[in-house]
Amino acid sequence: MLSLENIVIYRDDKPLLQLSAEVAKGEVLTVMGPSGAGKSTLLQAIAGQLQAPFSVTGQIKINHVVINEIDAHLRKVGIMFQDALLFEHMTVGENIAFAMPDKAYKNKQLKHDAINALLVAVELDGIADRTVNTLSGGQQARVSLIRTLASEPDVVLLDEPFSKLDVALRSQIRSWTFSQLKARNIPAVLVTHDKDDALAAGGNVIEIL
Ligand SMILES: Nc1ncnc2c1ncn2[C@@H]1O[C@H](COP(=O)(O)OP(=O)(O)OP(=O)(O)O)[C@@H](O)[C@H]1O
Repeated sequence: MLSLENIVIYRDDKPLLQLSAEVAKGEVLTVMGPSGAGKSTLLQAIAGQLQAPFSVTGQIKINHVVINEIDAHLRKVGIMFQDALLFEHMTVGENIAFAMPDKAYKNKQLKHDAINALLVAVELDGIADRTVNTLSGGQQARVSLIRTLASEPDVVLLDEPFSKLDVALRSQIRSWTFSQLKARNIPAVLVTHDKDDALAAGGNVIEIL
């Protein structure tokens, strides 16, 4: 579970955004609001990547543990952006392996099997050895999704992850994403301008003014 308790994001010591919310395992909280409202900055605060001139007060808890002071790389927070941000010249398998926790698999074969299982889950089996820059946009979006899942996150943050996809692909990738999060019981926060994204996410929606 992700708890955001009395969160206030400040820019240059002036309040920019305030909110409190709880996101249960497998649920998606959608955050909407005008451009510049501080939505991406909120995600950075959860991920531990907030930088000056921004700061945050209130408590961010994952599974009841306050994580405000925990380093970003120890937070187990996975992030998906509108750009897939994959390593273009590495293979799909290498991209996914890179995200996996170091000690998660005893040997190469088990790791290989785990990568294949993730690819099968999004109907991409057989492409582990392809270089990322040979994939279509929709395939890259799916690899980006499973790379995030491969890191075995406690929380997933989605910052407009579908906005660059064309309409048909958008609804498909969206349903992949939400069904995978639900199947794995991962709480998620989605930032979007798109009401259809919010509807598909199926959880609570917070409108920032
Ligand atoms: N390094 C910075 N220094 C000062 N202001 C910044 C900095 N980075 C971003 N901002 C501003 O802080 C505000 C919040 O930015 P943020 O990206 O969180 O907004 P957002 O709600 O996600 O907007 P959008 O919907 O357009 O993505 C914006 O007005 C932005 O221009």
